[in-house]
Amino acid sequence: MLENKTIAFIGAGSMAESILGGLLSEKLVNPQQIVVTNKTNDQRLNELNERYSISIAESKEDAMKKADLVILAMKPKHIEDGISSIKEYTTDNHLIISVLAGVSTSYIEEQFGMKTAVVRAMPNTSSKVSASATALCRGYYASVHQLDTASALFAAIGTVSIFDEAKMDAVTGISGSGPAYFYYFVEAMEIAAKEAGLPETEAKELIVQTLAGAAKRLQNSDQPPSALYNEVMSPGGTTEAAFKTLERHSVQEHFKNSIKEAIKRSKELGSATRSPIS
Ligand SMILES: NC(=O)C1=CN([C@@H]2O[C@H](COP(=O)(O)OP(=O)(O)OC[C@H]3O[C@@H](n4cnc5c(N)ncnc54)[C@H](O)[C@@H]3O)[C@@H](O)[C@H]2O)C=CC1
Ligand SMILES: O=C(O)[C@@H]1CCC=N1
Repeated sequence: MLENKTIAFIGAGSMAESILGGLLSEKLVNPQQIVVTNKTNDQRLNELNERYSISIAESKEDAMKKADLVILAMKPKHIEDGISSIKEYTTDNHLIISVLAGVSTSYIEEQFGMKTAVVRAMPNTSSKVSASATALCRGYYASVHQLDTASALFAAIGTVSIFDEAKMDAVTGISGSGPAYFYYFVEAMEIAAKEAGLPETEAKELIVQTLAGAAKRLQNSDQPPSALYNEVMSPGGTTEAAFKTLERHSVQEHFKNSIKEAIKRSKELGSATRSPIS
């Protein structure tokens, strides 16, 4: 589906790199099919060029002329600027895919000021290792075929789920930010391991395999997480000792509330850009 298609990234930060890195390692596209642009920062573009042999656009006009798919990958606060820098080069043939947290398809359509096909995506940085959990929704002018094209792109770098746009802020707080939550817990485990005298490399190996194993169990089991952690917990044993402290400090409650903050923030990022008619 992406054969002979060129993908332009408008914004060359960590999310752009995660996506393009995944697409290239899965060989869904070859480096000549990817062109990147940034606000400034030639050093960053050169770095990506050296790392992945992708093309650096001479200008936004050059990128848009080459592109079939255009991935908006700047921060939400730069969206207005980002779109105004490519608007005049946008045609009916372009499919715009936005990965921006919070920003609605109607806002993007309005900024383009024409019947632009927009797909909103929420991937995560696990794209880089082809293990993203990506959610997609389509804007008013995007066809089912164009949604399929976006699905094909993200399916190469993980799973794809289609949602109503109203759910995208929740998705952002859950799976968009999600990898960071697990990294944070892993960091705590690494610190605890170090303080208990385990060598760093071996501890990391144990922790990462434990995480991967738990993820695999969750994927292969119909049981709720509570059944799985109860299975680990022997009465009067080590896990129970840990859980007593977790419960005493209401860690799960605080964690849940933290995720709600992420969802709220996605809504805020969107309302800062929301169009009066959306
Ligand atoms: N980092 C993550 O885990 C995820 C990020 N996202 C979304 O991806 C977007 C990018 O996030 P990051 O890559 O983390 O940010 P970042 O700050 O690493 O990268 C953003 C890039 O956009 C460039 N940029 C700004 N204005 C521009 C313009 N007018 N034209 C071209 N480039 C421009 C900046 O120079 C920068 O290189 C955000 O909107 C975020 O909500 C979505 C899912 C996950
Ligand atoms: O933190 C953020 O705003 C972005 C969106 C989801 C993950 N990272």
